[in-house]
Amino acid sequence: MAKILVLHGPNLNLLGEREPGIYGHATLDQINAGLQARAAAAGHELSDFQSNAEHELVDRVQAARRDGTAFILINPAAFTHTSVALRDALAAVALPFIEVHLSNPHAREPFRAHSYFSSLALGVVCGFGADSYGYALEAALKRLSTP
Ligand SMILES: O=C(O)[C@@H]1C=C(O)[C@@H](O)[C@H](O)C1
Repeated sequence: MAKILVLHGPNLNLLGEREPGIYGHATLDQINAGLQARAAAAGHELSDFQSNAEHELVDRVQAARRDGTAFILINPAAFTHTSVALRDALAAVALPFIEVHLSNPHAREPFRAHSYFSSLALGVVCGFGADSYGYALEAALKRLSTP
């Protein structure tokens, strides 16, 4: 059994009502519930955390260093394009992580094309709506089951 942490950045608490043409209609609770069920079916423990505050996400990443977390899925949301601090926290804890986005940032405004996280991530899943999280979880589960 491994502990998987899913982190959601700012404004993702509004999913379901926030620009559904871009981010879809699934709520964050629905996304988290689906991930929880899939992880449990694979015998793993999944926890999730969302914050609109950069420092809270940094603190949660730092806490993962001591709480047995084996893998992180993170959608940094707008912090994708701005947060050296959150990137540094991930580098500091040195846990494997996959960067997730509901939309395809490369097909949107130019400022969204840069991510502070992608070069540090095992991989990036973007553009598949809520399924982006599910695909990223499958990749994590495969990595966790590979000796
Ligand atoms: O598609 C997403 O999940 C990301 C979510 C956000 O809130 C944006 O700021 C990012 O640019 C894209």
